[in-house]
Amino acid sequence: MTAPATVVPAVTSPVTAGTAVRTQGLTKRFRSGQVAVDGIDLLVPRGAVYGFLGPNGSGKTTTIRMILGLVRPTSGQAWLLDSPNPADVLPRVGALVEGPGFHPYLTGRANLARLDAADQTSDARTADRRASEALERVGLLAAEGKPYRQYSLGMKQRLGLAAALLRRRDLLVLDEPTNGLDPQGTREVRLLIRELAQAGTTVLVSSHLLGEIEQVCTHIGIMSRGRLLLQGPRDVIDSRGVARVAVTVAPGHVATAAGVLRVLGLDVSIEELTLGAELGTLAPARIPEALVHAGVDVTGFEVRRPSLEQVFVELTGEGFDVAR
Ligand SMILES: Nc1ncnc2c1ncn2[C@@H]1O[C@H](COP(=O)(O)OP(=O)(O)OP(=O)(O)O)[C@@H](O)[C@H]1O
Repeated sequence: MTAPATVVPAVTSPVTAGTAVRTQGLTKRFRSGQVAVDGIDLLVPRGAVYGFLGPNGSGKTTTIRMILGLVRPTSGQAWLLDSPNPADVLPRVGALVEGPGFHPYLTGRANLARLDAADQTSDARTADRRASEALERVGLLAAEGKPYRQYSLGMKQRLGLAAALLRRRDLLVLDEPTNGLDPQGTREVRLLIRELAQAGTTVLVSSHLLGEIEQVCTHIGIMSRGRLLLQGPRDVIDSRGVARVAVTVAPGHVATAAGVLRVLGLDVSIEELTLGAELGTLAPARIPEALVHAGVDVTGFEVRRPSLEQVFVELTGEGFDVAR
């Protein structure tokens, strides 16, 4: 197993302006003795779409609850919009967390109206319009009149999103927003996240399904067993795994090509007309250059970067499934 690593160095300085979420040594040990979150240093820059990824049970929800001030950390500290006290900035933060307080017998719209009225900073005169806009954005207008208890899981999830969207926020924290949604609903959530980010809202979104969210993220943090294994801008994470090169050559050119690749220091495997190797630190462009120079007829050339899931497996030696 490879040792856990962090792309962005551990936070050592105190609060820096311009971060949406920042934690230092954030830890939660439950009464059962389980350490659900183990000293994590999260860094969500303003303007980012931060994908907080990890298998079920890896500690994402507990982290989010601590950040929002819903659960007290055992140790460590969290800053939300640069404030050490979440309550001070919560009106600027929209959150979709497990089990939002919806009333089962009220309709979707009435639930939103109730939440909106409880927000002391909202203007009662425009409440109806706000609710309509939020319901429309999450595609729930058609079901707005149904009581909450008759909602499907996907509808409940959409209503939770609508509640987070009732007003413009500086930060949206979405815990597993695609839970219970069908592929179309999942696509809509991705689109919504993209739109919100373009409008200047920072988004922290958690998911145990790597592929669902990773496409819209500018930054990624990967949790495993309560630890933040990897964190950083998307391109840095993407370039982390071991890249492989695959070269296909014309019949009769395999032996020469293999010789060229070995001279370049690559450990070559051959399958019919295709030669494969781990790229290491070699610049990919050197390969076709050297092959052509040696008179090899190259018919295909491809550099394959591992998926985020493969990076996770390489780091942990485990699959991306339930942690414990
Ligand atoms: N109140 C609690 N008391 C004891 N253990 C808890 C409590 N809440 C969570 N845990 C445990 O802490 C660990 C982390 O749980 P958490 O819900 O934070 O993970 P997660 O990454 O959000 O998972 P999921 O994707 O399933 O929501 C799990 O092993 C869970 O069983």
